[in-house]
Amino acid sequence: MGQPASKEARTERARSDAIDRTIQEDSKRFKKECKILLLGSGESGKSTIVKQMKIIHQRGYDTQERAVYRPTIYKNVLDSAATLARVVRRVGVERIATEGEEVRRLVGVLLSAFPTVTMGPVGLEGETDIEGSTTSGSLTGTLGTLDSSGVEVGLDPVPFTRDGGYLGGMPLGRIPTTDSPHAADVLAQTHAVLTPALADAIWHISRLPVVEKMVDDHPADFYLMDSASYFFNSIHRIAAPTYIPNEEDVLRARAKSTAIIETRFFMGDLSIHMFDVGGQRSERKKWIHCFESVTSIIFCTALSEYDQVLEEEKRVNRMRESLYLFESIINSRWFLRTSVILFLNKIDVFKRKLPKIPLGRYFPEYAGGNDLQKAAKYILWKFMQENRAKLTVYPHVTQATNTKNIRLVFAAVKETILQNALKDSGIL
Ligand SMILES: Nc1nc2c(ncn2[C@@H]2O[C@H](COP(=O)(O)OP(=O)(O)OP(=O)(O)O)[C@@H](O)[C@H]2O)c(=O)[nH]1
Ligand SMILES: [Mg+2]
Repeated sequence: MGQPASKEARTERARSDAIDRTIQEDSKRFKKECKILLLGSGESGKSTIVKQMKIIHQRGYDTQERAVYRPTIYKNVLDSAATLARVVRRVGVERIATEGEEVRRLVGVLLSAFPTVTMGPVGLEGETDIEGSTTSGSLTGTLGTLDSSGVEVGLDPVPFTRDGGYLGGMPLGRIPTTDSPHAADVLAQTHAVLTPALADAIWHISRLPVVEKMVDDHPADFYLMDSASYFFNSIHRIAAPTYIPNEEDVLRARAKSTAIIETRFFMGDLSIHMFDVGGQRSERKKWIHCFESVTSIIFCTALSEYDQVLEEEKRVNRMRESLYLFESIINSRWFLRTSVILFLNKIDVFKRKLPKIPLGRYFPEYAGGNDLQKAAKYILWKFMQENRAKLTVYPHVTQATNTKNIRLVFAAVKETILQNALKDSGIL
């Protein structure tokens, strides 16, 4: 039993308790601030995840924000239609014309919209000079040269827009500067116009089995973006003069990221700072600028890219590049205390592709046939083989364009982040 405390001692104790409480609150708040990096090679779905965060954890997209994506979608459609024209030429007009007079007429419409398909009207793959391509096989090849030049770090992509105005009779709305080039640049490269007649031709020709087969059999020669069939299916709606993209169109729109974009939002009471980077080789030299104090990495890879080649280096298989990139991230000294979440993305495309294009053709050691589970497990195993640092990896099979799926996956991601924060603070 001690002596009853003096008045001064009691006041002192109360002050000290108050300070302790403040420190505790502060450290709690600090623990709840999470820095998440979205990493992965080009077109793996990183920016699509950020769009989902806006839909799930912010206000979503209002009409004006959706209108911003119109030029990007228009360019996506015309790029894909230009590839379609090349496919038709490779198959042979006469061979396609055996389908009937109407098909012959539609082929005429398509080919006259894309008369010379050497150097873009819209930046054709394999025929343009690919910026920033480097040799494969080295760390420089996967991560780029890590230096401090030319880095832009911005906040949420949508608020950073320029005025679009009207161009060529098409109401453009505001143009995102980071997620797509400026509309004037987009349209300056685009000679073709999406008339109702062209839309009709694209709709019919893209459905011809002989055309589909040519694309499937020559993935290195004909690149069709994953959203091409979605946009082709919606072509009449997109070609309408009053077209405003809907939420799914926004999620399907493709523009390669060329800056690091930070997005802030709350996930429950976790304050999230999410960084989206450009995944192509020329972009990777910028990554190091956001490697400090990372709570979690979400590494995105596309399950469906096993038969594809890099846009920036045609000789390199996309999945092998992704494995190599994962290896250099997971074994990096930067991330010894970081939780690594692996998104095996584009499960929908993978599911459609697997029966048509055997995984074993590109990864001969795989012997599981077209069983979806076995194939996805094999790819996960390939990624785990790279994990020499033996970090805990939390894998998820995802479809980044599907809001319901991403909502579910992020409920689990939130748990992972919380558990790791508790472990880190010694509570677990
Ligand atoms: N079908 C389908 N398409 C997807 C999925 N995830 C992303 N995409 C599409 O794939 C394209 C590329 O996605 P992005 O999110 O731009 O890829 P990224 O990783 O940000 O690419 P970079 O910015 O070049 O690094 C877009 O057209 C997306 O709509 C998916 O799970 N399924
Ligand atoms: Mg991106």
